[in-house]
Amino acid sequence: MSVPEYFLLEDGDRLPRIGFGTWQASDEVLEKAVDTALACGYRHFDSAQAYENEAALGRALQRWIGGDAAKRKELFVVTKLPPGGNHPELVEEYFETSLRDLGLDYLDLYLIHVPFAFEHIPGDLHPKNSDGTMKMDTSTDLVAVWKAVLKLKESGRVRHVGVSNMNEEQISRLCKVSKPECLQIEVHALCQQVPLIATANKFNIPVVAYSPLGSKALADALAAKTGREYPDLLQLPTVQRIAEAHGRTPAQILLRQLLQRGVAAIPKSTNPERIKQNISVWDFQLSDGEMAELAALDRGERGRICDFSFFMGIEKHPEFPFKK
Ligand SMILES: NC(=O)C1=CN([C@@H]2O[C@H](COP(=O)(O)OP(=O)(O)OC[C@H]3O[C@@H](n4cnc5c(N)ncnc54)[C@H](OP(=O)(O)O)[C@@H]3O)[C@@H](O)[C@H]2O)C=CC1
Ligand SMILES: O=C1CO[C@H](CO)[C@@H](O)[C@@H]1O
Repeated sequence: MSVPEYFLLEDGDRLPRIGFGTWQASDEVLEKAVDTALACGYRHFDSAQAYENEAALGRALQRWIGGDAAKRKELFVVTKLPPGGNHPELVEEYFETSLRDLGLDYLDLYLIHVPFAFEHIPGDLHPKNSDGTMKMDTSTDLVAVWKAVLKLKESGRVRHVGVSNMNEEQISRLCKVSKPECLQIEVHALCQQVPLIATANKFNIPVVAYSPLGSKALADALAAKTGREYPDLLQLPTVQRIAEAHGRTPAQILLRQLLQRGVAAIPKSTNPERIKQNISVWDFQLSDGEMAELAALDRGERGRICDFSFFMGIEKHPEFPFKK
C-alpha cells in the first residue's frame, strides 16, 4: 500500500509523516543533527519547552531558512506547552518564551504536552517537593487551558493546535470545544494504542507516534525504576526477520509499520547514518502478513514505556491520563 508523505491539514498545510525528534539531544549535538536532518529532507521538527533545547533547534533552523519566507513555509515546526504552563492565564507567557527561543514569528503546531499541571515556578520546569514528589497543581482546568491555546491560533502566531499524552475521555472533552488538529502519543510495536488510534481516526485527528523506536532513554529509565527489563524493539526476532527479508534495518521496519497504520512518526537520532535511514522508508512496503505479525507484538497498556513514573506522585493528579 502506498502511504502519503503528509497529513493534509486545514488551510492546505502539510504535516510530514516522518518528523525529527529532539528530546535528550544536547545543544551542540542537536544543531549538527538538525543540519543533517534538513539535508536529508526532514521538514517536520518536534520540540518542547521541557526539552530545554528549543534555542539550539531554532539556531539550526534559522541558518537553513536564511531569512527566506518560502523556506520557512517548507518547515513544520512543533513545540509543546510544558506542565508548568497548564494554567490558562500563563499559556501566552509560556508560548512566547518558546517562540522567542526558536527565533520564529509563528509556529506550525503547538501541543499541550501533558494533561496535568505542575505549579508555575519561574525557571523550574519540573518543581519538586522536599520528598521528591512533583509540585502538582491538582486544580488543572484542561478545557480552560485548551481555550487559551486556541486563542493563540486565533492570533495567527500558531497555525495548528493539538494535544499529547491524553486519553479518550480527555480528547472527547476537548473536542466539545474544538477538535485537536493532532494527537501525539507513544506508539510503537509493543504499545500499538489500537483503541486510542481508533478514537483519533473517528474524530479524524492525525496521530503522531512518539518514541517510535522504543526510546532507549525511556526504556532504561523504566527498567531502573521498576527493575523490569524492557525489550529492545530493534532486537525483536520478528522485526529482525522482516528486516532481513526486505534488506532494511529494524528501525525502518518499525517506522514503516507505523506509516502503513496511517500514523506519523518522529524518530530521534543524532547519528548521521541513522538520521538518513529513518526517513528512507518510502520505497518499500510490508505485506499484509508482515503487518499482521507486527500487530501481534502489541502488549497494549503493558507495553507503555512513557508512564511519567519519573514524575513522583503524578499518578495522584486528577488529570493523570493513563490507567493506574
Ligand atoms: N510528547 C511526549 O510526551 C513525548 C515526545 N517525544 C518526542 O518523540 C521523539 C522520539 O522519541 P524518543 O523517546 O526520542 O525515542 P525514539 O523511539 O525515537 O528512539 C531514539 C533512540 O533510538 C536510537 N535510534 C534512532 N534511530 C535509530 C536507528 N535507525 N537504528 C538504531 N537506533 C536508532 C537513538 O540513538 P542515536 O541518536 O544514537 O541514533 C536514540 O537512542 C523525541 O525525541 C521527542 O521529540 C518523546 C517522548 C515523549
Ligand atoms: O516529551 C517528553 C520526553 O520524554 C519525557 C520523559 O518521558 C517526558 O517528560 C516528555 O513528555
